[in-house]
Amino acid sequence: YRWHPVSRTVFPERLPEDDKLPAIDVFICTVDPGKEPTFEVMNTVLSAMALDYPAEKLNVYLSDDGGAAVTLHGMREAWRFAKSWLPFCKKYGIKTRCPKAYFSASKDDDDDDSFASSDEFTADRQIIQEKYKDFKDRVMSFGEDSVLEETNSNITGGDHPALIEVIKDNSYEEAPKDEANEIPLLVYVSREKRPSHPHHFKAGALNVLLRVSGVISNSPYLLVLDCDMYCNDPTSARQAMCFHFDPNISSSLAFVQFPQRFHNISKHDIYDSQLRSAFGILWPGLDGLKGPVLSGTGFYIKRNSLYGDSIQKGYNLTDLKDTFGLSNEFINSIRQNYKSNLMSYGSVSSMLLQETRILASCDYPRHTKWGEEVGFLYHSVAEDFFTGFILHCKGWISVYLNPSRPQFLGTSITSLSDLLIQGTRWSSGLVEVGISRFSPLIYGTLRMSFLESLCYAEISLFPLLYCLPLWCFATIPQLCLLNGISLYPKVSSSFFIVFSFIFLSAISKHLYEVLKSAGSINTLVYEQRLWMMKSVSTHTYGSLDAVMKRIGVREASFLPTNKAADEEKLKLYQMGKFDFKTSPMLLVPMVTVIILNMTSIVVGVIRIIVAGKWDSMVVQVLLSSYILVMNSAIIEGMTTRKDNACIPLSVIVPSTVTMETLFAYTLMK
Ligand SMILES: O=c1ccn([C@@H]2O[C@H](COP(=O)(O)OP(=O)(O)O[C@H]3O[C@H](CO)[C@@H](O)[C@H](O)[C@H]3O)[C@@H](O)[C@H]2O)c(=O)[nH]1
Ligand SMILES: [Mn+2]
Repeated sequence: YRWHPVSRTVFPERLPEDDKLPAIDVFICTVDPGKEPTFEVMNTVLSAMALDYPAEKLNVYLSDDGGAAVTLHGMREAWRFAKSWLPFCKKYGIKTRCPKAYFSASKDDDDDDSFASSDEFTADRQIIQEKYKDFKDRVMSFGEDSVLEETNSNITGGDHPALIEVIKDNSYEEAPKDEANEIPLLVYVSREKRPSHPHHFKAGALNVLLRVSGVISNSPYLLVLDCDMYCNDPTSARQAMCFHFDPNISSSLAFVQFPQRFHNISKHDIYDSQLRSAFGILWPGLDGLKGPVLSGTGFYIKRNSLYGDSIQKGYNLTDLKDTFGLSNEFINSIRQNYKSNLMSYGSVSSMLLQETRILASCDYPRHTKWGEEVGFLYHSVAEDFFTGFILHCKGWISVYLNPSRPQFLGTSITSLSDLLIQGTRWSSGLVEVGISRFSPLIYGTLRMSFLESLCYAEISLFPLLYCLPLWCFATIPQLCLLNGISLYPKVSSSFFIVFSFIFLSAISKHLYEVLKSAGSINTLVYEQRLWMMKSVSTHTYGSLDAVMKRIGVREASFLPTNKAADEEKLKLYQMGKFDFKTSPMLLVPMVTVIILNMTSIVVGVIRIIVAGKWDSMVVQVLLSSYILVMNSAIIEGMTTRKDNACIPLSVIVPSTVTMETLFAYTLMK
């Protein structure tokens, strides 16, 4: 990562004329209107529809894994609002095209300088603001339990039929035809889900979108977005096309990855929600090899790269059907530039809709290669990492573009509970790859450059690589200290210098990178602390989860993170205070380690004073002190904090008992 980092700039003005630009299908996934508020999802949809790209070449698909009426209703409202919003953005060259972000920004961030003082603009802005309010009210007032004609009341998130709707006007007033052409195609897709069929979470949803969009718009490029990742800069599509048009790389370029950036990062980013190291150090580093890791959201990918090798092998129909399933319409769509004749612009025939329902049924992919060889791959819950890894193994490359204005902005996690849910899922998904037959160490080394496979191996194994040694460092020297056993060289020994050098140089490197990526000393402390906290909780549970999945005693799961703003949690996050309201299972290991370190320091120091063994025990004392200083927030959470997000007794008691048992056991030995 550190050998050859790359940063890139683009010149979108050199792109060909609009009529020569390729079409783009935008895929947005949502699953749970409870955790992913519909209004926010619709803001993401609108920001994507408003991308600065020819409207007839932009098609926006929303996958609703929850099959929720509130989402379908929201889509219809979004479409209605888009008819005013998009022309407004275009007319005044608005840069922030996510309506919520636009209307909540203070006046001076507005980008419409040249119009700002014109009366026409002020009047238009007034009108659109009212429409926005109306749109918001209509979306918000539609209860989560309300139903629509198309969705009935007894469907649940995990059990519902396929429902696909091209959002149009018929349910509302008719719009003149030419006006409709100004607006990208908007499609609602809720795939069939049945408890008896594995649905493969987000990867499954994306594959349904691939099939459904294949027969509707079949654009050669796709933009994939999480439901909270709105487009913050309308130019991202053109920026990405600069690479897809670059004759030197375009034939082997699979995707252009933008970093995940977030609109709600606090000055005290105690959870490292900004993922500083990944997007600031590792991705540019990988870009100097063959390109960054696929990161789940904010990437422009070539549709064909996801169809695997089978399309290169010629067009043997039986092969294609074995791979892609039985739909003739879909197989036809694989032939480049093919567009369904069942579709004339803006109207989709009922036959085509019927076909899309088949493509979105849970039986369709059975006995095909979906998720195994084509589309987004199911092997890991970190579908993004694994799919990107396999693409790179096949020789595809990627590029990383990190312009100063964030192209996409999401909602970052702002509570320990979400950090632990997300961290455990990521660790599990990554380790799952690391210990499988696709392990980058072997599978990768045979297919990509040695350096690149090492990078992939590190990412896929880091939870395991951290949790094992950190558990050792957090317990063994301390238990030895308690028992008066010396582990490290004496201060007077020359090996002491070696140990200190390693420790200090590791911290200095970290400090250097933090400062280089505009962080501060606080950032260093937050990250060191998080590294320790995660290693004994999420990395440990995630790695265990992966091992259990590997031996078949556990099934994959994907708990989405919470994107609904919770005032109380947000306040704590902004103050840089931990919100310890999370499952005891995740807290107990951390608290146990802290209590062990506290005890060992007290008992150890007394022992040292009594026995006068400073020289041989001081490293252990320093190690424990370091751990305690870095994690003082946990000590504070256990002792002085009295708010309702402190560490509850129900965690402290079992942790103390565990610690005592451990201690008693070593004493007996
Ligand atoms: O069964 C599911 C589960 C999730 N999602 C969607 O997947 C996206 C990501 O879920 P989120 O809860 O936001 O997870 P994060 O941990 O924040 O997501 C990161 O990590 C995931 C892999 O673990 C990647 O898929 C994401 O792109 C990446 O942003 C969201 O839009 C969800 O609606 C589905 O569509 N179906
Ligand atoms: Mn997310």
